[in-house]
Amino acid sequence: MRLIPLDIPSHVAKWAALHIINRIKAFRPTADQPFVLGLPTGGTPVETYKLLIEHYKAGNISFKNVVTFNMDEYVNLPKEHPESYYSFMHKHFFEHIDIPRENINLLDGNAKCIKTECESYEAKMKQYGGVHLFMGGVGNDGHIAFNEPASSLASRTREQALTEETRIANSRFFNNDVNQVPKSALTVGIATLMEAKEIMVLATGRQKALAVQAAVEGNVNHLWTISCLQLHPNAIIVCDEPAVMELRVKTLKYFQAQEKENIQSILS
Ligand SMILES: N[C@@H]1[C@@H](O)[C@H](O)[C@@H](COP(=O)(O)O)O[C@@H]1O
Repeated sequence: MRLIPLDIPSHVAKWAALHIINRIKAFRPTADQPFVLGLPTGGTPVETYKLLIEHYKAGNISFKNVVTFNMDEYVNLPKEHPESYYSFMHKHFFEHIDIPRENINLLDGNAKCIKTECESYEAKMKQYGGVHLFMGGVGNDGHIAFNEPASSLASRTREQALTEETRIANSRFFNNDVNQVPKSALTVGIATLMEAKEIMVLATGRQKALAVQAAVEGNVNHLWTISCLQLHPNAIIVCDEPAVMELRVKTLKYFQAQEKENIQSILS
């Protein structure tokens, strides 16, 4: 695992956006062989999306041959609702770039048959040969996508009940009214995520510090599903300073030394 210890959220966004751009460019995607990018919602990645849009507008990157799969979607929230992940992704990213509409994949939380919806989502990912890079965030309780505590580490795409803690955390997007937050969501599973060739998780703010500690220093444990990253051959966690506050000094110093040159070159 790599941990990129940065100072502030704008540096996290810059590092993440450049990493995505570099990966897409190195892959040289074509219509027949697109780059497959997994994407999250939430407050954390918004700045990264803004930078990706800026780079697209500046002519530095094209998303024409990129296929996306989002991590999750609320169940029974109309697609047009401003807080559906469908609306979020179009508003913050897809509307502003040159990605063909047919390359965008989002789970349908209103599907008639949830089982079929989840199975076909997984099948479509496989058809493309899997996800090249999955970007993610992390919940305060250490969930990745909507893999809440005690989700099986072998889980696949499915419906997952949301915990009270997650619904309270997400109520900030629903007029601070927890009753408006859906009770469940469709989410890719841990096993689905683990099949991506690379996973990059962004964590900013003090409220993510325990999750980062669990991910980096804890044991692999289904109560902190983010800890699955320890079993992945290419996992990166990109953090700001408050998010690494619970790490041991020795751990932090190790990653600071490891990433010093890379950070200097990216941020300069
Ligand atoms: N399902 C999403 C997660 O994918 C996201 O990582 C998490 C953190 O969101 P934020 O970035 O707003 O803290 O929120 C939700 O629960």
